[in-house]
Amino acid sequence: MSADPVQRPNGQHHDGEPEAVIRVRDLRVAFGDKVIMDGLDLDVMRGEILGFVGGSGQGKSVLTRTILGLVRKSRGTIEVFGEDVDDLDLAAKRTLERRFGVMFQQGALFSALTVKQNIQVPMREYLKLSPALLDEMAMLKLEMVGLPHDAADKAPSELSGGMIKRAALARALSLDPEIVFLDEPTSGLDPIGAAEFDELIMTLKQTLGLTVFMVTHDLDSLYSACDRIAALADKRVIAVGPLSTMLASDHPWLKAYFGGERAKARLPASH
Ligand SMILES: Nc1ncnc2c1ncn2[C@@H]1O[C@H](COP(=O)(O)OP(=O)(O)OP(=O)(O)O)[C@@H](O)[C@H]1O
Repeated sequence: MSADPVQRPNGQHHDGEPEAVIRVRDLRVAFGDKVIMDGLDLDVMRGEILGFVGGSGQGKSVLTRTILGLVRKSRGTIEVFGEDVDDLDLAAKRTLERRFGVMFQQGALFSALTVKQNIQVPMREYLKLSPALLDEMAMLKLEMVGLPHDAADKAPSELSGGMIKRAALARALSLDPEIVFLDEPTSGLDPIGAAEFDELIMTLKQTLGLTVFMVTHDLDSLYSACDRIAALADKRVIAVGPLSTMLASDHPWLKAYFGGERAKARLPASH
């Protein structure tokens, strides 16, 4: 891979232009005859929290998995950090994987491992570290996500829903990624837990300069945590921008989603 572009915490490239860390163009993904995405374009900018919305089964998870290289595309380009992923050899792909952190729906922790061991799974795969250093790093990640030290030796089954999410986030952060993918991170949390998790994501974005790609149905997260929102419908991204762009859209799905009583009741006073 070529040298990284100069990183700026405010998402600016060195020439002052915002930098797209993920650039998807004309993407088509199909399973047999079933076309999931066709002609999809999307940019994810460095340092932003991008909320990704769309009706159930529209392809939000498939898009995430396609960007991560887990699903084959039948057309289009995906550039990550300025490089076309099709041009990368195996070694470069592995290097790229280390710059991603992924938190799957429901946390997806290994139930037979402790929290600490879960956090150490990616470290063991990619880094050659002594057991003492592995422990030290896992404890740092625990602190980063606001979990107490005594959570380290617990099994996932001993944790509350909110703690499981935090442990899964700690694992996603284990290799100090530049981009984290979060699949419905606040689903199943009560409103207080969800708001605390959003706060945590915003703090990590500020302190680590993280870029966050967050699939979510949570209106509060969209309103309070996301810098921009991208909406998936009709097999492509139909709108992308701040909340005001979503509210101004004439697309029937967006009108129903953001114009419904539930959405309006939660809308921040400024809109
Ligand atoms: N491996 C696969 N083989 C065949 N079809 C698949 C595969 N993975 C996903 N699909 C189909 O692709 C479509 C999009 O699925 P996806 O999980 O991305 O939806 P989603 O937008 O994330 O939905 P939800 O909000 O309900 O999680 C669905 O119809 C699903 O059945």
